[in-house]
Amino acid sequence: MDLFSEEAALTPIPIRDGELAFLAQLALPWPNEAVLARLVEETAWRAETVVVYGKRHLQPRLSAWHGEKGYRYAGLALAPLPFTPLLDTLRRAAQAATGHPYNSVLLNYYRDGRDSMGMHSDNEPELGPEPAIASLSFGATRSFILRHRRSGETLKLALTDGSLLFMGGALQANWLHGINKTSRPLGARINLTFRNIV
Ligand SMILES: O=C(O)CCC(=O)C(=O)O
Ligand SMILES: [Fe+2]
Repeated sequence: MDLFSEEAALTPIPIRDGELAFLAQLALPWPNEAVLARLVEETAWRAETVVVYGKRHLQPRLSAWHGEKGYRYAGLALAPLPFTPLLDTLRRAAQAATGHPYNSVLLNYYRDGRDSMGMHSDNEPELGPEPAIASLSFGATRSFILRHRRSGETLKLALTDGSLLFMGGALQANWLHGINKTSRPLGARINLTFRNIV
């Protein structure tokens, strides 16, 4: 039996200059809270240091990189860890839902509302000209902000527990995205962005 054959369809989100689609609940063999707990436990979380204007800072979140190839992200050279059975199951679910292959995943752990990710694009050359990225979220709902590079137009999406957001086409070329800090008391959230390094 194919675990993922009954996959609900992704719903396109209308956006210019790129592709976005959303699935409120990705079909998985375990409840979302069990996936979140296992990801917290089983991941070799790292607090990465970044250098901004010559000053060293700890990133306001924890992260981990798993995949077949290394990857440079925000100036960091991340040594990849192998896919675990859990990550491989999540990868296969993301591939079934989006129809794209992924050989790498960046995990980000937002411990509470103070953790965040600055506005950026995932447009590194090794992702190819039109990167396909499947973003899975577990735990607390956070607002995902998109900002058009030229017009400044913004779009805000609530990334809920168990959801999948697909980013494709020219989205990375034309839009920035990020996760703002919030003063609301929030629990933990883990986001996984599955990517294909060519
Ligand atoms: O946490 C999120 O939803 C965004 C993650 C992200 O943009 C990234 O890992 O590049
Ligand atoms: Fe990103």
